[in-house]
Amino acid sequence: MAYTRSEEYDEKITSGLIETYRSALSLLGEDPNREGLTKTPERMAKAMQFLTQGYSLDAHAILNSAKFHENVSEMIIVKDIELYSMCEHHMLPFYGKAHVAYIPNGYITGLSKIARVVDVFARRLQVQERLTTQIRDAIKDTLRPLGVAVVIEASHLCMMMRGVQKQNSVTTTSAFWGEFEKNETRSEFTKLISSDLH
Ligand SMILES: Nc1nc2c(ncn2[C@@H]2O[C@H](COP(=O)(O)OP(=O)(O)OP(=O)(O)O)[C@@H](O)[C@H]2O)c(=O)[nH]1
Ligand SMILES: [Zn+2]
Repeated sequence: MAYTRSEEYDEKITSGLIETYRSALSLLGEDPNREGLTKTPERMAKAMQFLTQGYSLDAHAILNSAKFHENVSEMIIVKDIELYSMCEHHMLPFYGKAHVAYIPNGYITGLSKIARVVDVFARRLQVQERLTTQIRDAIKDTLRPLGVAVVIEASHLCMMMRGVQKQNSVTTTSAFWGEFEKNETRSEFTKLISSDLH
């Protein structure tokens, strides 16, 4: 995984961000030189690069890296994939779960690759709707399955900590393609993601 060690951060980007965050701290009335804050701009610079690393990752390459020929025609569901993203309006986190399913058409992919693809698109500035369709389209375009379904349930900190300040609202978005556009298949999927059977 990229960005797990400090030397993997791009030096030019990191130093530019450190300057920016030092200046932001001053504008917010803080003293960037006080003891607790001296390393904060650097930590923020690294945290933001980590949280936006999806721009340099390729969902198609990830899915293709573990694409296996297999004659399975039943629905495959990876549910409750936790995700953390940031809204592009406020750059505040939204977080929740993704449920992803597909019906193979000759090819399957490694289960972990489905979760990795969720992160590829979550670790960017997003709206939940686009995140949902990007995951669907990446699976559709690489595995060429008979159908793909993605449901995301998330809470948005920009609606909780500020703004409308609603603590309990959860936003659900969905993106269906192929077989999942049929009511029967979609109902089977929604039934399975709601079940407590593991
Ligand atoms: N559709 C969509 N909207 C989002 C998402 N994340 C945040 N938003 C919304 O983006 C909107 C931005 O609206 P603006 O009126 O420009 O921003 P604002 O004045 O900060 O709005 P308030 O949050 O209502 O105070 C807000 O309604 C947010 O709730 C998302 O993933 N999808
Ligand atoms: Zn927001």
